[in-house]
Amino acid sequence: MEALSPACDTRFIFGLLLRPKPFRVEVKNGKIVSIVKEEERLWSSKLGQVIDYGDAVVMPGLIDVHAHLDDPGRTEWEGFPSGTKAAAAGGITTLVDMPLNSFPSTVSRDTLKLKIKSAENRIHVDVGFWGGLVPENAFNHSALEDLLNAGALGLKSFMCPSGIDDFPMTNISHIKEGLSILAKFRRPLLVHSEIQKDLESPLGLEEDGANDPRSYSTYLKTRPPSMEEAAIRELLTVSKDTRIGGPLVGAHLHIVHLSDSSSSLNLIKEAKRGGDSLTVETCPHYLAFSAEEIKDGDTRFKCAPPIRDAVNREKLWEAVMEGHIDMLSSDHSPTEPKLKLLEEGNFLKAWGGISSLQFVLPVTWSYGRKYGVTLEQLALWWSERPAKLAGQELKGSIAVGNYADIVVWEPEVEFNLNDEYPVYLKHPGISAYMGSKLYGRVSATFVRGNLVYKEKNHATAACGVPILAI
Ligand SMILES: NC(=O)N[C@H]1NC(=O)NC1=O
Ligand SMILES: [Zn+2]
Ligand SMILES: [Zn+2]
Repeated sequence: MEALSPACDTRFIFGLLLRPKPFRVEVKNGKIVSIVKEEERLWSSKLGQVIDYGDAVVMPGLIDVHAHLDDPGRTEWEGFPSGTKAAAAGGITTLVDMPLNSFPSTVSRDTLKLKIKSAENRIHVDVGFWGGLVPENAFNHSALEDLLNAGALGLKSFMCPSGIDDFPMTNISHIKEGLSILAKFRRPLLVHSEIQKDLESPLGLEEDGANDPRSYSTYLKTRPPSMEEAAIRELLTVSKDTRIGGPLVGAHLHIVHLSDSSSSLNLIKEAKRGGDSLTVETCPHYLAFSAEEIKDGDTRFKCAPPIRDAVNREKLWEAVMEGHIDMLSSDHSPTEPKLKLLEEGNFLKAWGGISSLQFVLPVTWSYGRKYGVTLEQLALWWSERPAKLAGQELKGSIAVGNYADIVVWEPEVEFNLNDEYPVYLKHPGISAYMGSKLYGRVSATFVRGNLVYKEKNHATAACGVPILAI
């Protein structure tokens, strides 16, 4: 069992020693059947093998609810095989794929079927799918119901241009209408929460001497915190209807990739206190980097909303540590290197998106250590809460009855993300993390009891399965 198997087979029975010893998690048919003290040995006579990873940490596999895998249609950007291999190498056992950046966008039953077909036998970890809420389907109840009945785990929409032609933005009326359908299905709406006030001149800047497009501060001026705040203010006018007794009870709003830790966060805190069914995520890049450090022309760091200053980052960490931010996600949004305009270094024209999928665990851990982040918090932000958002009751924790989705990693092992490091992303060179020194090496990843990754190697068979809502 300890060897990578050439085929996917969940019939194995095996045990893993847990820290602190002498606890042991026992796996049968891809699920956790018992967590016992070593001396109790419930299954021991039947166990194929008990694997001891020494001092390594055995944790629930990570669940990344926000990844753009770009498959089908833009596989030159990423794709299911490369993206899920990177995930497995990073300890992620479940991904939820965003409905845009692939082509076509996942906005109907038929386009979701294309996704599922493209994923089959090509994914190395489990993959679920968000559907898109766009103006075209927002008022078409049967189309939305078809999309949800076909298995979309929930919906995602943009309150500003998405950068993708076949994924137009929604306004608050579309969002309200979508929520009324989602309430019946008890599935969430995820929202990219930025509003561009001046759509005629979205950049709002002249490319003159004062606004050098190679300077990060120029880009920062085009997406101030007030864009997040304005979007969130509008969203909260409908999220209040999700309170107990409200007209949208059963619906849930999830704000993706919060960057502004001031006014926007305060609004969210207040709405949560009032009982809105509301959650919020932020991403490792907002916790790791600050605007001051981004060098001229280094468009690897361009994303939306933007990475803000160091004071904002401190407050974001504070909010994560105090529990005001519910979970983390990668927002892995790669492209092909030419669209990052790395040579030209034009922040206003380059593709916005951070490539990080394989590194989110070591990044969160490395940057979180100085704030006292615990392993329990990592599991909460990266597994338990995301599982709940995606409606995956049998995932997100090491518990009897759950799928044996497990990461084994060594928090104290340091490594350099240099050219020799085995990176499985399609385009490692566009990742803002290349060149960093990180703590926390992933040594093994199990998906439903299958050892899919071990010490720089992947199982040859793609053992992940598409996850559909039922
Ligand atoms: N289309 C797309 O992936 N956009 C993402 N990129 C980014 O930086 N923020 C996003 O929402
Ligand atoms: Zn977004
Ligand atoms: Zn995204």
